[in-house]
Amino acid sequence: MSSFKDQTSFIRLNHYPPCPIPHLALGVGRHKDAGGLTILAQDDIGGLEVQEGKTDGEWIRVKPTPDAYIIKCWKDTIQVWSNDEYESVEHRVVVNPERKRFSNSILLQSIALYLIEPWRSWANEKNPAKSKAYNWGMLFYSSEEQQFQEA
Ligand SMILES: O=C(O)CCC(=O)C(=O)O
Ligand SMILES: [Fe+2]
Repeated sequence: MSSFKDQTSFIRLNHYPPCPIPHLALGVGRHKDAGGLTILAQDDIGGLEVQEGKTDGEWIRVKPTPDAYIIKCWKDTIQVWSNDEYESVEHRVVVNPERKRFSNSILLQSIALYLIEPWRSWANEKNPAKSKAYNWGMLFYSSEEQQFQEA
């Protein structure tokens, strides 16, 4: 369908099996989401953690809330658009020794040809652009696979 041509949004269905050595393994290693917005649904097991502060901060557990979605706005694209006013937050998933966990992420992202750059309302003469413009599709297709293999 031409109306979906070049769009890169997708759904990820995550299954984390129980792990007998949770202190030695991660469900998903530390990373920042690169796209625009993530809508995440998770079961009652928990495991998602966000990092406080910029780097080497404490990992804070995101408590599962029944029937609630987590909207993750802190993503790299938004950081660039807002000229670092909103910072992308690092997160990871820890595993459970006894119970499996499921989560689903809807990752809303721009079309492949789109050029991501700070918006003029955020970057101007007084506050120069902190990022250079980059082509979303080139970044996405070169790094997306790799991100989850690193876990
Ligand atoms: O399973 C989760 O809670 C989060 C997974 C995640 O970080 C992602 O899909 O980008
Ligand atoms: Fe993520």
